Amino acid sequence: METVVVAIDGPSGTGKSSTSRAVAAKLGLRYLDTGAQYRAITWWMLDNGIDVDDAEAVADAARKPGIVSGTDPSAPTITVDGTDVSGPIRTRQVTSAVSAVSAVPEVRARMVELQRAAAAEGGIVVEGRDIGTTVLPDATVKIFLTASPEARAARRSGELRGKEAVSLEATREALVKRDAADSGRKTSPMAKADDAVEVDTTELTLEQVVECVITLVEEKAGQKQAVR
Ligand SMILES: Nc1ncnc2c1ncn2[C@@H]1O[C@H](COP(=O)(O)OP(=O)(O)O)[C@@H](O)[C@H]1O
Ligand SMILES: Nc1ccn([C@H]2C[C@H](O)[C@@H](COP(=O)(O)OP(=O)(O)O)O2)c(=O)n1
Repeated sequence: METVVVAIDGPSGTGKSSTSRAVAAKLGLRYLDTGAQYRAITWWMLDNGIDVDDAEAVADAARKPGIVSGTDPSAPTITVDGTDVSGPIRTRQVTSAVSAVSAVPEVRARMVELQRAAAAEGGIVVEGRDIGTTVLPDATVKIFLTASPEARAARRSGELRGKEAVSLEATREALVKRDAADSGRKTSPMAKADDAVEVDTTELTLEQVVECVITLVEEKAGQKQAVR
């Protein structure tokens, strides 16, 4: 298991973060949330008054913030220039701006460097949108999680309840809009890799999804050992 690399991709609300963290914790692997990295650079752009719709301005600033991810699945962290941004990166402002920032090739090049460096030694679960296709095409196991937009919106509004008054319909619309932007962009769009296993989580509990992914990882890790 020390060298295993697990890539988990899929749209928002399919269970990538919860599944990845649980799988990493159970298998003794590290965990990297690449969405948090794109959120962190987006937070920095907004905080520094950069117009996120000005791709040139975003590209020029892409190498300025220092982004560091802690990979312990029981307590993942994310800092920008030493400041903990785990709270601010989840605001609605960041969520609305993140697709525009993450579509800029210079931003992606920078994030992919960080992601490959983190995964270089193996022993990690990496979640995102393009991990199996672009970032880590040689990953040991690739999973693409899906779920109906209704199930995803219900899960997300469950999280938001009490924090922000957002209707289920508005949440669903925002998710569908972000899916379209993330899978329609030119550079490394969200996509299922040809060799990824698709798991539809609509009717599954989180425990069932975790079990399913662990089984797939153990099968693949076992096969690799047998070949050696
Ligand atoms: N299979 C599932 N069934 C029901 N709720 C789930 C399931 N998987 C995840 N959740 C819940 O849905 C929400 C979104 O999950 P998360 O892991 O953040 O998804 P993603 O990282 O894909 O956006 C969380 O509140 C999580 O607890
Ligand atoms: N590998 C990745 C991961 C995330 N992104 C972008 C696109 C996503 O809409 C945002 C935010 O991702 P995140 O996983 O935090 O989103 P959710 O928590 O699933 O709502 O980042 C990306 O372009 N590539």
